[in-house]
Amino acid sequence: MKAIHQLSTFQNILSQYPQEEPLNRFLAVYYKQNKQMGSRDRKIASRLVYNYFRLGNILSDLPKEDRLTIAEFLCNSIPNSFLAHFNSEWNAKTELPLKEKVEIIKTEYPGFNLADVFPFHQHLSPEVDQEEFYLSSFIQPDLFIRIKKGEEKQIQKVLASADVNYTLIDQQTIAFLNGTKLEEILPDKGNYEIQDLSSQKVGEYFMPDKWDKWWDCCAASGGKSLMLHDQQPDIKLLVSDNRESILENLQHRFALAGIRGYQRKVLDLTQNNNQVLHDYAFDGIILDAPCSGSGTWGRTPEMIAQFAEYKIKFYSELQFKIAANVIPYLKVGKPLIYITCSVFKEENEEKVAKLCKEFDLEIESEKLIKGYHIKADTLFVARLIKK
Ligand SMILES: C[S@@+](CC[C@H](N)C(=O)[O-])C[C@H]1O[C@@H](n2cnc3c(N)ncnc32)[C@H](O)[C@@H]1O
Repeated sequence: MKAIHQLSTFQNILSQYPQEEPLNRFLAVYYKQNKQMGSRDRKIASRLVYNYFRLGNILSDLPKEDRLTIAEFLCNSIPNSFLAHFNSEWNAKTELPLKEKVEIIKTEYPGFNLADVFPFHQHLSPEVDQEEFYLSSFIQPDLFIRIKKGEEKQIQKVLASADVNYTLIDQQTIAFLNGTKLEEILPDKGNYEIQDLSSQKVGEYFMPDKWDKWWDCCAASGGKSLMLHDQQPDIKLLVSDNRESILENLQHRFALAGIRGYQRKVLDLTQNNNQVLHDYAFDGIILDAPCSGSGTWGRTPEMIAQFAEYKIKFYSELQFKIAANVIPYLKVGKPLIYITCSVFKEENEEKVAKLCKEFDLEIESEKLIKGYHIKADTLFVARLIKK
């Protein structure tokens, strides 16, 4: 009976979900309005809804209940009571490798096409291993932290005495299962940052020198800037974004990390900002561009259904415009670090090729930092040198 009740909660949530809103935000409000749901009910409801969206467009003509059962089979690697109720045979096979589970589903539903999990596959960067990428849609990514330099021993000591599962990736990086309540285990937020593994790897392309002047021009709440500062605390830093509210978050995070001497400006980089910037010349610019976010949809699978193909062109043009407006402030011989969290070639390799064609830039290195096979995001980074 419990499973039937869980199914009806799932259906109720889906019928109320307005689509254009981030799912986590909608669920938080939904649970506030449905106080009768205990923490276990909420956990199961979230699992069902998220797993459902992980199917993308697979077998989109089937009734929702059937699609949910398929999603539960693919997305869980241990049996559960919901699947036991609706398909006990599959429930006994949840531990099988994903590829075998796909074959089992195909025998019952010959119309199952794995590529339908990601409807925009013709836009994928050539580097992406398509089958591996599609299969990764069924797996929730991990939660990663980047430990501030010098705090490694302290954090490992706390973790060793805490009752928590974690994986030490390297000295600076630790992976936790998603949903781990980090704020309870590591309450001192000043000595680490929550930052995806691939996002951390992007930092290897910065290579700042002492006393350099750097500009993080789409800084948001400062994830990349904090990493840059940790690499080279003696740089002069300008951070900007077109959203004032997000720069307030940055200010808060910087204060927690003990960073004070930096400049902050609200700038819309689709506009000419020469009146404000005419005196500036940078030794490095980080352009972590607004993008489709398609390399992070493992964390927000509802985006697969919400995203529209025309937006790829929109982001691609926006990225070009912003790059065109920041390149004049880069010194000759110095790097523009172009970053996206996208898996689309139009935002990545093709964008970088176009920038090099239109401006005096050459590619020193570029890479699609693949995270889909290791429960992390996928990001693109290019280090472009001004000639
Ligand atoms: C991918 S996010 C940056 C993430 C950030 N670097 C980090 O590591 O946390 C892109 C940012 O670009 C900003 N943005 C979008 N359009 C912009 C514009 N026209 N001018 C300046 N910033 C813009 C967005 O507000 C967003 O915060």
